[in-house]
Amino acid sequence: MLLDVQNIHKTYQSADGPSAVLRGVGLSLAAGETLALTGESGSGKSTLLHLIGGLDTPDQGQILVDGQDIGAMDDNGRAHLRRGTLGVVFQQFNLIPSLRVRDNIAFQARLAGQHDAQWAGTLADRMGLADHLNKYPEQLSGGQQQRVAIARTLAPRPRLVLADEPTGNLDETTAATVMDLMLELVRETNAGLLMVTHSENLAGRLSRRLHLRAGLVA
Ligand SMILES: Nc1ncnc2c1ncn2[C@@H]1O[C@H](COP(=O)(O)OP(=O)(O)OP(=O)(O)O)[C@@H](O)[C@H]1O
Repeated sequence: MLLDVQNIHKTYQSADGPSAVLRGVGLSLAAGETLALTGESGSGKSTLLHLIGGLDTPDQGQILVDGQDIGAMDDNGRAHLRRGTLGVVFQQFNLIPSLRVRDNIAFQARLAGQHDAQWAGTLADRMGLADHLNKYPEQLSGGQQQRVAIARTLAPRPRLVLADEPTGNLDETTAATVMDLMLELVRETNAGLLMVTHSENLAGRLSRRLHLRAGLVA
């Protein structure tokens, strides 16, 4: 199994006392599967995605990515996993302003020691960025910037892509185009995709769907 999440608990401490956000969440995802994670605002979707991405640690439970327990890894191990196996796309594009589009696309693949100029070129073409490779992010529209961010995420050929409302900042038509491209490329590379979304329409286009309610998968 590409991703196996077992019995995850996470409680945040706040001024009002402890708040149990996740209370025994489990899910699994096979290579080539696309899974939508829905739930009301505050239900813990981003929290779960951060835990799976190794950006935070659960209080209890296990997360296995490609059979590796991320809780048993040290910071180096988690950083390595984030660079090589995992790809993350957020609502904010987080492009590097001082780098041209071509170098933004190659950035993570280079960090991971997996830069492949031909694949980077294919991604740029497929994302409709071929005429923009020498531009800087600020010279692009929001939809173009998000396409750069997605190409950058896919450039190291991640096995598992985690996406948090990746088209949430785009207008409906642009969002649909960007999502079509991302789903096509994810399917072609046989990656797994776990995507947080508020959009019913989008959730319906993925192969499976899970709903978080009261700290559990409903
Ligand atoms: N670092 C933190 N410290 C304390 N509480 C937090 C922290 N991060 C999140 N929370 C709380 O945990 C709950 C779940 O937050 P989370 O962002 O995971 O929800 P979400 O389902 O992604 O929401 P949304 O759909 O609005 O993005 C919220 O009540 C939030 O206030």
